Amino acid sequence: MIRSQGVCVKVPASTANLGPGFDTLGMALSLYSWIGMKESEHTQFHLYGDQMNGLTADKTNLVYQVAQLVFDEAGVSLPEIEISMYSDIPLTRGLGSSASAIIGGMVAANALIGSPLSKDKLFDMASRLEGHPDNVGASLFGGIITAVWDGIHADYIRMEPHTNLEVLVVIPEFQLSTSDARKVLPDQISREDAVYNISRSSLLVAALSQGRFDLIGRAMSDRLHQPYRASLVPGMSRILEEAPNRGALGVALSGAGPTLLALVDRGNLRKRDLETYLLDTMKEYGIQASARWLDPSSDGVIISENMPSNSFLDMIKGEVEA
Ligand SMILES: Nc1ncnc2c1ncn2[C@@H]1O[C@H](COP(=O)(O)OP(=O)(O)OP(=O)(O)O)[C@@H](O)[C@H]1O
Ligand SMILES: N[C@@H](CCO)C(=O)O
Repeated sequence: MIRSQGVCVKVPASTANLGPGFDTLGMALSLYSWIGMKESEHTQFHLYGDQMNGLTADKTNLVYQVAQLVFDEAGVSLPEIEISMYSDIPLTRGLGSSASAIIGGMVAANALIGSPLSKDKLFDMASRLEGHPDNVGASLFGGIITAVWDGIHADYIRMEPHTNLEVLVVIPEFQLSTSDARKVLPDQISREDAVYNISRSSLLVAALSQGRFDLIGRAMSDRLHQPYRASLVPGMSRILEEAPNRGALGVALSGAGPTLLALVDRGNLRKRDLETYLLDTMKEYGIQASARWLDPSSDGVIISENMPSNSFLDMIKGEVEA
């Protein structure tokens, strides 16, 4: 039942929160990681590309550890595996790199042993590991996910992103870990702020599902996390306030940051001006950043059906950016 030729999966990056939907809303993005996994005599890693710099290449690696969680859950013993990875998703920038590693590792491990666990089971396991379902849900199912995590089970609905929705991300050079960006959040909030976020998050989901681009800007406003995280991302407050006047439908901190994300109507003629405005403003605050135009990814993680005798690099050649 173990696929002796191994498996390869392609998994999208994701953005979480979309402003008010803290720990609830996620959207998959057209930026990807690839993970190959095979049975082996000794555990070994092949890490390719700049985004793998600094990751451990031993059994402490997150992908190895999530694979073992899947094997344990399925009652299979497979302690020694060969893992190959390439990624275009920048690490620790708010684009769901940890979620892509968790989902990629879990789905690859499950496929390697004949897929005994359902996608919904993997979603529960991944949400437990991340602590919230937004990024992992988007990487697993693709599209836009609204999800509720009760500590045991995740309920979710997936929405197909509108075809005219385009995503501009501005990625600062510095890293900001999710755990550091959660430490600045208060334990308690006022009822007024709770109502502020519930109403906007609900409106945002409805606006996204009905293609009501006119409502996205006002719906993406947030009082739960962005005001507290603003001090960690110089220039962010100004950009959140001004970008909607510069051609963005709405703008938000992507996940826990430091990346900023703007939703844009594909036909908008001010797209390049918006990009310049975001980069120039960050520069004014001393932040070097790079801009990427992405699409929402309708696909979540994909398992290669035809893992050939080729090497991992041959498999992903033609798809990767470097
Ligand atoms: N391919 C990978 N293999 C192993 N570990 C990874 C991989 N990708 C990410 N990680 C781990 O996840 C950490 C980053 O997680 P973190 O939650 O801080 O940021 P993020 O997921 O990029 O951003 P966000 O959750 O805000 O979207 C990395 O420092 C590394 O430990
Ligand atoms: N919802 C999470 C996403 C980052 O993992 C947060 O904002 O902390």
